[in-house]
Amino acid sequence: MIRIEGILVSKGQGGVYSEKMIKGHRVWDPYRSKFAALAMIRKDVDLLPSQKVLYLGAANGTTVSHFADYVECVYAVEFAPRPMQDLIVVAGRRKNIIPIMGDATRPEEYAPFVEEVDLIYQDVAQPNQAEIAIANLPFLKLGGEVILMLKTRSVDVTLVPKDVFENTLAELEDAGLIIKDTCWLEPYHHDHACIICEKVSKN
Ligand SMILES: C[S@@+](CC[C@H](N)C(=O)[O-])C[C@H]1O[C@@H](n2cnc3c(N)ncnc32)[C@H](O)[C@@H]1O
Repeated sequence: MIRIEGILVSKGQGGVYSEKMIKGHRVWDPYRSKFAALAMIRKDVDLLPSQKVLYLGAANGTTVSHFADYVECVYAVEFAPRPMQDLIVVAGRRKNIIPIMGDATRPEEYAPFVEEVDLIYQDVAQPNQAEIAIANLPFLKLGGEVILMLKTRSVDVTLVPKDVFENTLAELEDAGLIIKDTCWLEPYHHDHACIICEKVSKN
């Protein structure tokens, strides 16, 4: 990742949203983007020019646009019509964002438009976040990673966040994923955990 004086940035053309610029680079704000928060907490996290990414929960494309500054291509799935309109505008200004209006719980609907990817990045505030990640695993190459941004309050507001986190880890492991790293996104995003896991088998 590129940092200027400790600030996370990306290289593309600015003016996508109200992002600040530093020395010609786009500031990637950890308080607005969970991936940026992760990159501030885990300095070894990286995005590579060779990577293809399936991004679930693209919203209006702010984080997607930063991903696109780093990677080869982003398949950006969003199901809400209003943010989708913004996402289409963002994608129109980049050559490597494929906006897909689709429901991440129904990957079969967008399967014809998505190739095998190196990384699945998921940021959907839904009760069944682990289930959604698992349903999208057929797109992930062997050895590829899932980065799940878990909003614990969306899974079950009556449970303590740590229990939701543990239950989610168990669900992912039951699906055959290997947990490689986890962290909480404090102080940037409250009650959000990041789970990074690897696909090690085809099933
Ligand atoms: C927390 S926001 C994502 C923010 C975005 N990742 C960013 O960093 O800019 C969650 C998004 O997921 C979308 N979403 C929720 N459930 C979804 C589903 N089943 N399929 C596709 N998108 C979904 C919502 O409409 C919302 O835009």
